[in-house]
Amino acid sequence: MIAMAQKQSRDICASLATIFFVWTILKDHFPSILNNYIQKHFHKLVRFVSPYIDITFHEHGETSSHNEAFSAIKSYLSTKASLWASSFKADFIKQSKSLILSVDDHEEVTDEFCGVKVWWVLENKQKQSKTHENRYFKLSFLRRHRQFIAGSYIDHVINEGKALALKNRQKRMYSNTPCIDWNNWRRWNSVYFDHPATFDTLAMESKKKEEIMNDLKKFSEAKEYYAKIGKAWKRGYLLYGPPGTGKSTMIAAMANFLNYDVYDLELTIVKNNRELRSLLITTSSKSLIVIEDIDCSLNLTGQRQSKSDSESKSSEVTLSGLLNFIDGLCSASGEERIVVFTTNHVDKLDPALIRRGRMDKHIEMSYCCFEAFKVLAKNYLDIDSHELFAEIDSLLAETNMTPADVAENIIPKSREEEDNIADSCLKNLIKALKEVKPVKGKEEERV
Ligand SMILES: Nc1ncnc2c1ncn2[C@@H]1O[C@H](COP(=O)(O)OP(=O)(O)OP(=O)(O)O)[C@@H](O)[C@H]1O
Ligand SMILES: [Mg+2]
Repeated sequence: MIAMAQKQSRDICASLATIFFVWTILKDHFPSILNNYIQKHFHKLVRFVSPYIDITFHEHGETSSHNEAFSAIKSYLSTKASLWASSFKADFIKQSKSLILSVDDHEEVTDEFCGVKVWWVLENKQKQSKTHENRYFKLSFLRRHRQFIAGSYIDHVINEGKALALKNRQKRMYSNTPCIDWNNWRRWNSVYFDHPATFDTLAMESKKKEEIMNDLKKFSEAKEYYAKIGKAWKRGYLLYGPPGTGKSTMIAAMANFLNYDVYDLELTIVKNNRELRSLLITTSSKSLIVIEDIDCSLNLTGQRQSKSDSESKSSEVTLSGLLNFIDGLCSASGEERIVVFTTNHVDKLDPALIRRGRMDKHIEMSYCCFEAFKVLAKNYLDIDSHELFAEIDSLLAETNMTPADVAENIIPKSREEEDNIADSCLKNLIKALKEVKPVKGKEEERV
């Protein structure tokens, strides 16, 4: 039955094609008014008798802005291209460490969802102005599936495509240092973010790490929750602790864990509140906005305290300005952002800056404990246990050594050590730990 209907519709289409062919030859012999009239009604007739419906998704909207649906469809079809298309483009995406295939122009890709077959093709129409091409995806399907396509299939394609694009996207690290725009204001300058730190390689007690990872995961999945309680979808983290305890490393691990971009905001060179605002509203969703050494950027009274005298004269960012923009960040532009402040001197900070609700999670990054040392030993020496571990355990309990110093001591220094790397590196660390004065409190704690 279906086959018969398909044959009939193919016959109708073939007849229409023949009429159209004859018409193209003869049309020059008709007056232009009649010409337009016939053409308009011919297309109406084709639409009426054709059993297929087409939907187009243009790369650029009316205002030339980028159409998100186009990108999502492109990602979605990249998974189908290798199955159906005979010609496709290949891109190497470093982040996903694999080749991403995308459909080539005019190449048809067939897809099937819940037993319904559809056909996609990427077309490319040169715009009249010829300044840029106008690419679009054309989706064709049988008329009787109209409701299913509009209701479920397109949603499925867009959601899957967005998830894939997110997985394959290359994270970027933005900084406001080198670039100045026509307004003479600083703007973001970016490079690919390729930091290898992960929570696996972060030296920290596993319980604490797990708690942070759970917090981040919960946040990233809480879109509906934030909408329900009427709060902007953002979260503040304050990382504090002595130099070399892994605050910057933790930020990189967070970005890798969440697959977010990083905006490294150097506050001391931001001219004024207006410049700060313009920087913050151009940050994108799914990002970490980082202000390192916040104690060096703003003082308690909210006045600027820049790193150099010349800078302080031209900087007018205030504490209240910063608080306003951090609070209003998500309402101004998009959503899903984590703001991270780091400091070596948490006691110097204005309580208003780090109060709960603004900085929701305070994380102390502390000196190296035995559990953290074991992570470093695994990272640097690839060992899980060693006869010298017991001695290191008791020495770490008596001394304050940062993970950065521990790491420095167990890095193999010369090629000669290669035979017995672990042994000599751990002995190095023991020697260094013995040279560090035991911390009084720690000694008493152990007694
Ligand atoms: N917790 C840690 N886990 C793994 N590596 C660490 C850790 N802490 C420090 N390191 C190592 O020490 C180096 C310096 O650490 P990092 O820059 O993260 O410290 P920091 O707390 O940000 O210091 P500062 O306060 O000076 O900015 C890192 O490159 C990393 O190799
Ligand atoms: Mg740092």
